[in-house]
Amino acid sequence: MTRAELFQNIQQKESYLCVGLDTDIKKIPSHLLAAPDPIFEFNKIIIDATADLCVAYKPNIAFYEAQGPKGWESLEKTLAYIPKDIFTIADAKRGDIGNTSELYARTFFDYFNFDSVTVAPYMGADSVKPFLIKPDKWVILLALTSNPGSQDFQLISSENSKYLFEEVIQKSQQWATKEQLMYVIGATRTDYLQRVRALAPEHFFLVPGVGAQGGSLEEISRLGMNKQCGLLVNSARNIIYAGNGPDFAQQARQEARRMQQEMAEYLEKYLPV
Ligand SMILES: O=c1ccn([C@@H]2O[C@H](COP(=O)(O)O)[C@@H](O)[C@H]2O)c(=O)[nH]1
Repeated sequence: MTRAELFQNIQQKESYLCVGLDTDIKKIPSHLLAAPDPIFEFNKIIIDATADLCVAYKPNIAFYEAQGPKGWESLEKTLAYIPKDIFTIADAKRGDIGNTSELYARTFFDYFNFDSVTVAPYMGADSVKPFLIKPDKWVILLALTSNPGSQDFQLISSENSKYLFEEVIQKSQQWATKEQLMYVIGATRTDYLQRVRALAPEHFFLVPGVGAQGGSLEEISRLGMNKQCGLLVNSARNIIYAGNGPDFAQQARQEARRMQQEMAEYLEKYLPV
C-alpha cells in the first residue's frame, strides 16, 4: 500500500486507528476455547467488529510465536482474513546481520505478505536495508518507544546534544524515503513529539501507548499530525479485551468506535490545511 492510499483510507474512514491483535490465549473469552483455533476465532470476530473503524491491524508476533507452529497457523489465517484495503503491520521488532535480515524480510513480506514490519535499528544500515527491497513494503523503525526503558539508550544524548533516537531518525532517512519508512514513536513520549516531527515532517509514525499505557490521543494528534495525517495510533488491550463475556465483540467495537469518533474530531481540528 502506498502513502497516498493510506491517507485516502484515513480520510474515507475518518480514522487513523490501528487495532493491535495481541491475542493472548489466557485472555480470550472461555467460550471460544473449544474452537479448533481459538486465537484465529477470536481475531476473526474482532476483525469483523472493527474493520470499518480502523485503517491498520498490528498483530504482535510474540503472541503467535509463543504458541509454536499452531500460533504461526493462527497468524497466517488472521492475515488472510484481514480485508485487503487495510494496512497490516507485523510487529516483530527484527533486525540482524544482512543475510539474516534478508530471511526475516522473506518471512514477513514473501511468506506472510504483510505490508510492513517493525525493525530495531541498532545493528545499523546493513541490518535494515534488506527489509527495503520491495517498493510497496514498509519498514517501521523503532525510534522513541513507549516503555520506561526507552530512557536507557534512546534518550541518551551525544556530544553534539542529539538524542540517540534523533540520530536514528536522521541517519535512516539516507536508507529510504518517506514512501517506505515509518517510525515508532510512543504515545507516552509526547514531550518529544514536536522535535520528532521537525526531523521527519512528512513521514508516518506508528504510535503505540494510548489506552492501557496512558498516552493521550489528543496530545499525539495535536502535536504529531501532518498534511497526510502521518499517524497510525495503535491500541491493543483496551480494544480487544474491552469485554470478556459473550458480548466481547460489541464491547471491542464500542471502544474502537469511541476512538474513531475522537479521531474524526481531531482530523477536523488538527489536520493542517
Ligand atoms: O514503543 C512501543 C513499541 C511497540 N509497542 C507494542 O504496541 C502494543 C501496545 O499494546 P497496548 O495493549 O495498546 O498497550 C504492544 O503490541 C506492544 O508490544 C509498544 O507498546 N510500544
